Amino acid sequence: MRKPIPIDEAIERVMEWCREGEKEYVSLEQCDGRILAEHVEATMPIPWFDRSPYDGYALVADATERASTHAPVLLEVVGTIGAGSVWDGTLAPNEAVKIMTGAAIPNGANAVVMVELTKEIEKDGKRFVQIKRKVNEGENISRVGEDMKQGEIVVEKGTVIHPGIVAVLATFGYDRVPVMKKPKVAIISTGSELLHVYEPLEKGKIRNSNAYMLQAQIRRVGGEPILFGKVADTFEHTLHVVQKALREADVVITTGGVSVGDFDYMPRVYEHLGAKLLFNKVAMRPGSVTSAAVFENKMLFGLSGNPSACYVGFELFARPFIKAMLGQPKRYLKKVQAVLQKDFLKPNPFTRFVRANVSYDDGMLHVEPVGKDKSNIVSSLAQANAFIVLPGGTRGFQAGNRVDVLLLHDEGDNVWS
Ligand SMILES: Nc1nc2c(c(=O)[nH]1)N[C@H]1C(S)=C(S)[C@@H](COP(=O)(O)OP(=O)(O)OC[C@H]3O[C@@H](n4cnc5c(N)ncnc54)[C@H](O)[C@@H]3O)O[C@H]1N2
Ligand code: MOO
Ligand SMILES: [Mg+2]
Repeated sequence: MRKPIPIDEAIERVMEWCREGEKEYVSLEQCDGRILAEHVEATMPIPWFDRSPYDGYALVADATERASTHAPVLLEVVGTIGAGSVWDGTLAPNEAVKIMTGAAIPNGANAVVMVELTKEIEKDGKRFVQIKRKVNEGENISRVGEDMKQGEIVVEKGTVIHPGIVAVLATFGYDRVPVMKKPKVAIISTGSELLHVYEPLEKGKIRNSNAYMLQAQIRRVGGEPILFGKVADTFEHTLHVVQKALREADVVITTGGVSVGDFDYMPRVYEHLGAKLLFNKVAMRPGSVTSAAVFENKMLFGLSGNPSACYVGFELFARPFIKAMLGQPKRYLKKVQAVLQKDFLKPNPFTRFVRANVSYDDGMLHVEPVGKDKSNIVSSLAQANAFIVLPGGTRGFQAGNRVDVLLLHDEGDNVWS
């Protein structure tokens, strides 16, 4: 008889063995979606020179002190600069430089007036700009360091690099970006019934869906999946492939063969290896047979063969482990509360994860179970965007109850507002 342990404790037992991985460098073009391996510190202030945020005229503010509609001030336009150009002189109080958005503020100038508030006129072959109101010192200048101050930590290590971070990296001249190496995660599918997806069907056999599902789950959390194929339900074959995977990967995930059937060999494989068993039963459904063991500091996750139990086992245990190897502080699925839309009357001796659909209506999160809820069902995995979490030891839940929900992926919305 196996003794089920609570989910929290199982997660704790797994996470104790986690070590942060190494870093590597990738090009700026290839870094999005990877995990930052170092803080991004502002190595210089941004902007690093005072610049104009508008198309207009750079001037000395004092010169406009008395400007009004009735008595406009005329300043001589001594130059024109676009972004990227620099005006070399030093501006005198009776002068202005026509300046475009992004150009460096000329020496001597301390304000910019927008072009819409001015009128340019020509007199005696010279250009003048007419200004009808007082411009304050510092007005319309993007100051050095306004965006980022030198020495400031702009993005923390462990953050997933998204497009905004790519912009910051480019701003500081990172052509190579330090990212966490992707942990190599082996996938071994056990089961004599399994066929490759391209093989013709035979009576009693099924296609191996878990391997590809896990491959996608591993990629989604930032790991590098390595498929070790399928192994027939024999002890020798299973042991051989597990040993090979342990040599080549950082983490090994097996599916199937962890329960109490005559051909469930994973428990014997752990025993033969002398691996330290962390647990072989968790008080949850699906996935109660989920097991974990450690061999030479490498984690072996023994996930159930049943597709939805396999999916849940990965998200609860392998996901945070891989994310922690990647140095990510946000390791777990996001948990929110939502209002149940339909009765779910089954009692829950173990904590139950119900495949569900969550939606945002009228300022509230609503959730309803989706598809069939048995452990061996694949279709509801395709339909679900969340799991409802019903704690162990509770009776049924009714429509209107508030329930915890784990979000599986962000899908955006079908309308703008
Ligand atoms: N007497 C008992 N029988 C079972 C128990 C139990 O407590 N006592 N637990 C049941 C539960 S719950 C689960 S979950 C399964 C777990 O079994 P295993 O993890 O040992 O997995 P298998 O027996 O190898 O396979 C289970 C099921 O999943 C299918 N499968 C396996 N691999 C794949 C794959 N790669 N792709 C798609 N489908 C796969 C397999 O054909 C089986 O139908 O045990 C129950 N039994
Ligand atoms: O391990 Mo099974 O999926 O609990 O149903
Ligand atoms: Mg079995």
